[in-house]
Amino acid sequence: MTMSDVCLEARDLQLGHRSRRSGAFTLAVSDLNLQIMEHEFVVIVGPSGSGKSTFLESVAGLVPVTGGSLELNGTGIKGPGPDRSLVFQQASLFPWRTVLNNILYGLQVQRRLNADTRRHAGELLEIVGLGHAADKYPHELSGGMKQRANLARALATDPKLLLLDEPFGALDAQTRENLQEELLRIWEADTSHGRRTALFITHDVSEAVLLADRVFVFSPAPATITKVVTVDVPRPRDVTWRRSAEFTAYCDEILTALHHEPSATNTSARDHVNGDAA
Ligand SMILES: Nc1ncnc2c1ncn2[C@@H]1O[C@H](COP(=O)(O)OP(=O)(O)OP(=O)(O)O)[C@@H](O)[C@H]1O
Repeated sequence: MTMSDVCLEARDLQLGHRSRRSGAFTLAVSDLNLQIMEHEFVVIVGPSGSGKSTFLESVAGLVPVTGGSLELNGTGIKGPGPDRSLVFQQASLFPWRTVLNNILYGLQVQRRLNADTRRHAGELLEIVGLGHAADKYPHELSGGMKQRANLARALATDPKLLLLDEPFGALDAQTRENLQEELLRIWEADTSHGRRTALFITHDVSEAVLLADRVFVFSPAPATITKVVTVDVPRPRDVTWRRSAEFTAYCDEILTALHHEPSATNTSARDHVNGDAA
């Protein structure tokens, strides 16, 4: 592994929010150190209010760094940029634009709309299963369809880093499971420049295990990392894997880390399943 493999690096990172009314500063992230490698799928889990969204928004350039450093490919993050796309829990589609025009929006803003990018946007619509809904408006879509459109919109600008903040958090269990599997399929197949680096936040431990190369467990705020779990399972992953003992062992390991004191270790549940590691 060389330094050129590092996509995102936080060093002693401190983040927080200043109240507009009182001026008081609430610390959300403190002394956070992490590296995310190129082409890696990293999932962050942690208690509610532990600073996960604040961290993701800082990577998106929406929350300023107040201490330490946060670098994307060796350059400090100073604000939003076309190299990053953000998908939120609530689909943030423009209600007055059709699905296709929502997906083209980022390309228009970046002045990159041409025959090629338009064709790619059409392909993405097909990939997320919305080929038939290109001319519909957001109010005509189900929650799951809105999140599919949001995902296609985030991918249309071909970002280097995909940021997802509980994108399936508001969906019913069945739709959620379907979309997790579709995201897995889309991400694993997206190999034109190598798989896209992804940073994904969730409360759902099984979602984390299904998707991640590594899971970072955040402590209660101000967030720091208490455990890193490497999900050492080859890709493409067969989704029936989620019914296996190995999958359950990974979930248990993360749940234990969420509910216990920090151990600051990097482990793989495969070791536990095989019984050759403590
Ligand atoms: N806009 C804001 N203004 C002031 N404080 C904020 C703001 N957004 C978040 N905070 C505070 O920062 C801390 C971290 O919040 P954050 O939303 O990052 O946590 P989270 O881990 O994403 O939570 P959840 O899992 O509930 O979404 C909390 O104490 C929260 O109250």
